[in-house]
Amino acid sequence: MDMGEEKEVVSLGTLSKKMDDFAKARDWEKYHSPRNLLLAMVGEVGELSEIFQWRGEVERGLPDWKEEDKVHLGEELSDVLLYLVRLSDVCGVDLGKAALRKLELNAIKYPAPKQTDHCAALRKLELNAIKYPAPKQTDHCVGEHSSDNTKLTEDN
Ligand SMILES: Nc1ccn([C@H]2C[C@H](O)[C@@H](COP(=O)(O)OP(=O)(O)OP(=O)(O)O)O2)c(=O)n1
Repeated sequence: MDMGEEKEVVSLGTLSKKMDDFAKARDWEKYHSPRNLLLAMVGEVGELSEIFQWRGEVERGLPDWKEEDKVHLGEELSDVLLYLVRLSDVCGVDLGKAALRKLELNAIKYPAPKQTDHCAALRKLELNAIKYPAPKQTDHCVGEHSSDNTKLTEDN
């Protein structure tokens, strides 16, 4: 890399905003429903798959591919990403946050080999706590002053 050349960092938020601007400018928000976006994304996954179809296994880095094929690959990968980002946005899911949480879950579920077996129970507890978080309790939820008049006892 050239010393003066800065590698551009593109955030999911930037892509999400640009997709929103793109849809608004064309009055296409009405078409960008969750279901439509999901189907559009799956269609693009199909187009992405076509690039690899019948080639057999390919080497990492795609050293034998023509430049134009790599450009085409970048376009199809982008279509999938853009629809995924847009789908997350219209569903109200913070994709970056959700992906980081999922990475944490994956690391607990599939620990690196150096961890010993006696960590297994602890790992399982951590996994469960992330997967099934306790509901947030406020003072007025508990006891006699509960809004639905349910008095909580030790038995509950
Ligand atoms: N209603 C639409 C249609 C398109 N796009 C955007 C998101 C994708 O990045 C790209 C998809 O465009 P096309 O449907 O034209 O698909 P391709 O670019 O893959 O063209 P083709 O299917 O002809 O190869 O355009 C969008 O946001 N909303």
